[in-house]
Amino acid sequence: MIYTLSDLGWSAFFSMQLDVEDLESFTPMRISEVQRATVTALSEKGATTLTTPPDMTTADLAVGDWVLADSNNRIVRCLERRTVLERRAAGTDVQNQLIAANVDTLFITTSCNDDFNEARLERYLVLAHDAGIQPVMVLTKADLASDPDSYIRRAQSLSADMPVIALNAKDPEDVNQLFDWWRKGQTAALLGSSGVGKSTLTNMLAGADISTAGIRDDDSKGRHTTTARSLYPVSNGSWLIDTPGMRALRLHSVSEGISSVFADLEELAQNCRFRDCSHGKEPGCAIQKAIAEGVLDAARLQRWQKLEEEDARNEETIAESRKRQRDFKRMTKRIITESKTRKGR
Ligand SMILES: Nc1nc2c(ncn2[C@@H]2O[C@H](COP(=O)(O)OP(=O)(O)OP(=O)(O)O)[C@@H](O)[C@H]2O)c(=O)[nH]1
Ligand SMILES: [Zn+2]
Repeated sequence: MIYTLSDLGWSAFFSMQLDVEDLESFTPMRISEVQRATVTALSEKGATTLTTPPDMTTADLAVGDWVLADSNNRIVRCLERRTVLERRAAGTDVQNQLIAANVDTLFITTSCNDDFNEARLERYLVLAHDAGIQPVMVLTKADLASDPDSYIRRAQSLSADMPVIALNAKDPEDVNQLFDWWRKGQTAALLGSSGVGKSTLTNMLAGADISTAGIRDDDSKGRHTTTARSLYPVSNGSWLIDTPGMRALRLHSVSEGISSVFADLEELAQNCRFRDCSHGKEPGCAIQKAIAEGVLDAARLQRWQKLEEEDARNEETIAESRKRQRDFKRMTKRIITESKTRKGR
């Protein structure tokens, strides 16, 4: 299948990053799959396998990225991303791991069962807000729940202006509701834990032939785990990225995302008597007052504070790591200077 640049989501944001030489010598391509050593990219030339230059590995690239490729199908550079979804890599490192790039809509996917977890969904929401991506909450397995409305209410309580859609991921008419949330040339990504129905939705939306467990229809976990993440064309001319089920979403520093998801609490806190109120037992705490009046859920305060603490710790780790790098550079410089001075003698 051949796509034009505009089919693939190309826009002025990307063309503005090119100069005359780029236009003459290189081809813009959009990454549809990232493998260990190579990537697959779509362009007006069709699907092409690309290799990375020496100063880049495939870990530096995400599905959805725009790159420039030379005539040997080698990547010249990756274009600046309009949006990016990333998380902290496993381990104590401060490195980020890319999830997807240039995404317009994030379908935060969970099910109308035990998978529904406010704290985890809020993390996804924070991630979307921090990246400047429109979040839409998709509640699958509504057909199996005795009271799907209760899940809709719980989802809506996380963010009043977020669209919430409860559906049966296996029902084509139900799934059609998702088309309201992204247009031709735009890209949506599905994010959620394993077994919530991301592959099922991808199959329905993109007609993609990705196998799902199928036989464990009745459980809340599902067994099949997606290993590949790809950019799939959707029938209405838009694009869909399926991501592997994630157990834990380790956030990188996302203070803006937290501020945006918990804007109501930040606003309330402005009215606390003490500027450094911990919203515990202090007199004149506007947040405790709201809880006492029943307009705020105490659990939401706890989740906010937990995310704030985690974010502060992340910032600290990043600052420490930067300092270590700086110290190391200084030390290297000193040793080089000293050795030069010695030789000079
Ligand atoms: N009845 C019903 N079954 C569903 C629904 N959504 C998903 N399923 C079933 O749940 C199981 C898991 O769905 P998948 O689509 O494989 O889940 P996934 O999110 O892709 O899982 P990973 O690939 O592990 O990330 C499959 O057996 C699906 O048929 C739904 O809305 N209703
Ligand atoms: Zn307070």
